[in-house]
Amino acid sequence: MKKQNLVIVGGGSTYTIGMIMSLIEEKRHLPLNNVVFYDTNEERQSQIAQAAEVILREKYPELNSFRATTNKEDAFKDADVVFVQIRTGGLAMREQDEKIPLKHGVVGQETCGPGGMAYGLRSIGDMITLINDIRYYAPDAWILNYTNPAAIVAEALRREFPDDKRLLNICDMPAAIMVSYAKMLNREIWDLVPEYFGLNHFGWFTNIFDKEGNKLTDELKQAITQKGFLPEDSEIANDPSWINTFKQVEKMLNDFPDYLPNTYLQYYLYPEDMVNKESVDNTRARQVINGREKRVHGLADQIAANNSTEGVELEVDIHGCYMIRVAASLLYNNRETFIVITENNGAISNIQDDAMVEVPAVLTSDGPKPLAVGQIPTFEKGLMEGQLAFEKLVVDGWYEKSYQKLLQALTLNRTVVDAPKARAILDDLIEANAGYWPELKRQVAALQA
Ligand SMILES: NC(=O)c1ccc[n+]([C@@H]2O[C@H](COP(=O)([O-])OP(=O)(O)OC[C@H]3O[C@@H](n4cnc5c(N)ncnc54)[C@H](O)[C@@H]3O)[C@@H](O)[C@H]2O)c1
Ligand SMILES: O=P(O)(O)OC[C@H]1O[C@H](O[C@H]2[C@H](O)[C@@H](O)[C@@H](O)O[C@@H]2CO)[C@H](O)[C@@H](O)[C@@H]1O
Ligand SMILES: [Mn+2]
Repeated sequence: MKKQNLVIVGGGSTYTIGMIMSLIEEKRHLPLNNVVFYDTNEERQSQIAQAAEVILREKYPELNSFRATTNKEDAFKDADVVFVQIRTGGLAMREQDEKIPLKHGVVGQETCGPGGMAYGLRSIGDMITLINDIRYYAPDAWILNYTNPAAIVAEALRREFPDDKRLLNICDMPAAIMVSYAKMLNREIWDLVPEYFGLNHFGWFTNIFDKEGNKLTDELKQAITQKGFLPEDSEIANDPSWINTFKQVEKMLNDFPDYLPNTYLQYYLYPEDMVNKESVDNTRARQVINGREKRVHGLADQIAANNSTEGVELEVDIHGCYMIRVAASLLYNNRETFIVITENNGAISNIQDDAMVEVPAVLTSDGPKPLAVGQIPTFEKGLMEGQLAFEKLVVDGWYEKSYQKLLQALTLNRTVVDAPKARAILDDLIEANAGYWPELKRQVAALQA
């Protein structure tokens, strides 16, 4: 098996140490020659890189080299595969995305509703620049992007790089949900075969089979409605916010029993409930800053200071393992099936071709080959089309620098609905995102003429 050169963009991410552990765990699926970190923030990256160096030296002795850089040429010139995990504006701006809508009585969430729009409008420009940079130095590398909001980023990248067949957007949420399914069914996650359709953070499992073809859907639904549903992946199993989120699956299944929902549907199906549960002074971003970020930085410092991982609890989670197995299937033409974000082109036959949908696809060296989903029912189609129009309007708004398109997007979104509220939120978000968003044109002149 050819050993690959991997670049992690956003080396300073809170997910990087977990990814390193997953690379070690999964080395027989994706053997590596070298690992390079690239980040625009040298200091943030260096803190993580110092720990990564120790972990890799101890647990991946066969790795040829590891380095961290802020130089694009140095980072990308020999890359076979690039994982992209950047956050424009950092967790501080995530907190604004969550607080501002909440102040208007609307869901404050990183990837859903107005918060998702704000984050998307910050991410698009940086992502386009980054893909151009990677392609300049590494025209044939596989690029796996999981930068959020993945739905909006994927739509922008589809428009910007229509012919790039080695650029794939992915999300770990369906896999994290499947870890819980596997636990309930007494199986291994990799033994489960899902049928799934939707948009990113907006989808449904229609069936779960095992590899022998036995349908496990009814057994699973029954288990969830009888015993409830909990996160089981090590990263989130003990996190109260994720425990509450997973508990909502039982409620969604009771209200809409046809399919097993992605956890993110809670924000669209129960927006009022979600607002009532949130506190503007302790949104998810604040919890992550005080929780995951502190924990990761603490353990990175400990490893670097001791020059050893001894006594440090390092865990493998589904996030890294999923990205790695997806990459391996593309690099080695394993032709395994994973749920990914890809252009619809008929996979869901009653959804427009140019939608970026989330569906199972066979991952080959010639790219993802989406499996046919066929027609979807009216309820899910209606929900999806509203959300898809929101996502497309956000991307239109970015390209056209159009206030009006963003106002339309927010008014359409199920978490907002009311036009005056949409306008008030938009105005606050514009102020908070000065320097990150394009300067918007307001079209007032046309009305006055
Ligand atoms: N799609 C998924 O399912 C999924 C799962 C987990 C995380 N994520 C995403 O991964 C990203 C990282 O999340 P995090 O919480 O660890 O954030 P973080 O802020 O801790 O890490 C992001 C890193 O990217 C760097 N960065 C920012 N802009 C950059 C640029 N233009 N070029 C290079 N580096 C840049 C930052 O300096 C930082 O070190 C986010 O977009 C998050 O939403 C997605
Ligand atoms: O609120 P956060 O920062 O804890 O999570 C936001 C991300 O949530 C999902 O990712 C989960 C993932 O599903 C799970 O396996 C584990 O790795 O934790 C992640 C988050 O902690 C979602 O898919 C991502 O898009 C979000 O960024
Ligand atoms: Mn996701």
